[in-house]
Amino acid sequence: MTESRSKVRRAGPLTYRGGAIPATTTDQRLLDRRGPSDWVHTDPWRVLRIQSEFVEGFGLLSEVGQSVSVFGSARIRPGNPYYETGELVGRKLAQAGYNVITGGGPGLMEAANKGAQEAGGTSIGLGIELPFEQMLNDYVDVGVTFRYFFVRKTMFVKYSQAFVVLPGGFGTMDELFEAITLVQTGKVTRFPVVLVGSEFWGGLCDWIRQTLLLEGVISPDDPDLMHLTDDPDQVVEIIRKAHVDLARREFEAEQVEQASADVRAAEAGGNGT
Ligand SMILES: CC(C)=CCNc1ncnc2c1ncn2[C@@H]1O[C@H](COP(=O)(O)O)[C@@H](O)[C@H]1O
Repeated sequence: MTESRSKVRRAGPLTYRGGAIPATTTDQRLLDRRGPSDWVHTDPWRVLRIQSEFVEGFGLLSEVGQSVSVFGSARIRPGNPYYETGELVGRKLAQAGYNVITGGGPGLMEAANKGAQEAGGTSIGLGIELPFEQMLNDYVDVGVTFRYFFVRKTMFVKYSQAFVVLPGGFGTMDELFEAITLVQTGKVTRFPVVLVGSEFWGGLCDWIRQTLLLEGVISPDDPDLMHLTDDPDQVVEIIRKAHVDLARREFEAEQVEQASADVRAAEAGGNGT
């Protein structure tokens, strides 16, 4: 065998020998290469970026405990009574042992983060890149800023066990109706949705009953998917009760499952004798 034929190059799991050995190493091709950069604006590359947002979000949030997402207007400022309500809701949730997750922005998001932080709870902000410069509010203890709206929305649903919806505009409506649709279609099953502010939300709730229900575009039980209250203590109470009910239903379902497994096992044993 000639000397050049006997040369071997291993590149990760690959083996090259003789004339098949590439002229450059993988690192050289990665680090030395200068070429057109348009590939960073292609959809396949974006898919990797989207994946990395899921990885960052899941990594950050998968170890936080029981959490409640609080939504509400980016525009309602301190001094407005709804801001105080937002703070109180954040505080009560934290005192009840829930982490508070918001969109990390100003207004009522800030209010809920402030209440949670000042009560010693974990205050989380899931920010979004917007066309104008914006930082996470000062009351976010744990934060991540997303490029993609839909990735961020998955995080709210996946890592909280309830939604609280303070007064707000289109963004808040979007978050409210996404949650309700997920509950209505059975995509999530553990999810109380609590509206705060009967004066603000009353008209919407009436319209849901008087128009959507009467026109038959929702089911008779659907309006009850949302709870409405003005009282931050009741917000916590509604969420707690829903979680206790859910745990009881899950326990009962497990018991039924176990009982029928026992019956099947007994029948199988009986058949064998
Ligand atoms: C001053 C201003 C418009 C800032 C926007 N900055 C924002 N930062 C983070 N989340 C936001 C922002 N705007 C809207 N959202 C999302 O949409 C909801 C508020 O929208 P809106 O203000 O109700 O319609 C929030 O719950 C939040 O999740």
